[in-house]
Amino acid sequence: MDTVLEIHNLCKSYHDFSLQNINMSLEKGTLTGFVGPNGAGKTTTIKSILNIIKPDDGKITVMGMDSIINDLEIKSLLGIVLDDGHFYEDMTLKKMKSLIAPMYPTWNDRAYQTYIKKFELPENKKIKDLSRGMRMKYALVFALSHDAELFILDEPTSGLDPLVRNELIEILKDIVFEDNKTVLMSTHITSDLDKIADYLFFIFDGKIILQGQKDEIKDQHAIVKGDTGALLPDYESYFVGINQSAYGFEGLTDNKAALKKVLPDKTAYEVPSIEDIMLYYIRRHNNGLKLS
Ligand SMILES: Nc1ncnc2c1ncn2[C@@H]1O[C@H](COP(=O)(O)OP(=O)(O)OP(=O)(O)O)[C@@H](O)[C@H]1O
Repeated sequence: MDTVLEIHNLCKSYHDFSLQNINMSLEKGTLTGFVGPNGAGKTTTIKSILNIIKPDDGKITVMGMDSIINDLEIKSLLGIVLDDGHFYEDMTLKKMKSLIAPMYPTWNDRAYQTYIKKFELPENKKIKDLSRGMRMKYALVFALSHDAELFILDEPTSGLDPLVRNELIEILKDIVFEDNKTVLMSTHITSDLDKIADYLFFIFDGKIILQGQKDEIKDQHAIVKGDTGALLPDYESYFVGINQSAYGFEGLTDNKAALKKVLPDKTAYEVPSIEDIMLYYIRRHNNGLKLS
């Protein structure tokens, strides 16, 4: 498989935050979800990939090219959506397009017109008069209109209503599964990733705390529910976290197969959502305790 993006030991510190040794590798034709709570370091990682901020250490390559040395060549291969999309506020959408399109050798005006219509964007409005959702859609139209190889989307679904969010998810599915493009997408809305992600990276407090194929992660983990009496003290090592009450326990295991051998048959195992997994891992990193 071709590696499209490779991040090796990326580090970046601000006075009260450090991104620590981030490693990531994206294969062509896959969609990777970059998940983490507010302030975890998603945007800092993405801005480092895009050479918008200068890392303290580490190396980033896009299709084998160095992200700093080959900045311009790389930019034409990227479809980018950032939370704080940079547009000229006083320009109409039409004018902005006439300025940006010539910068891309592979600009596809038919794709642009198709998405402008699909997202019902008013081309004669000024950028400053767009709603948040409209701005996001406008940024997406650009990302989708120049035959990019790698799409880097920072919170692309935030501010979009459920209908448009679904539309976007379908578009992303098409570009990955039909056009064999690669997508890295950060999001808080993990239910979107439940539907489409191939790989997941969980970031918390500047560190990757869990990574892998989504299906494998979901297969290894389970929400387990049962009688507290069945929990022997050394079973704690099978859990990422456990909540106990008078009615029984509920926990997340990262070793479902092993736990099934030791807990009674009547114990219930449910497939966790990405959000369940994220919350349990964050809780563990926050308080260090498995039992609560
Ligand atoms: N230019 C900067 N100067 C100082 N601190 C910064 C700067 N940019 C980001 N930070 C800090 O780095 C940390 C990580 O921020 P980042 O934007 O990468 O998080 P995030 O995971 O994208 O969060 P969110 O989901 O809220 O967008 C935060 O504590 C933030 O305050």
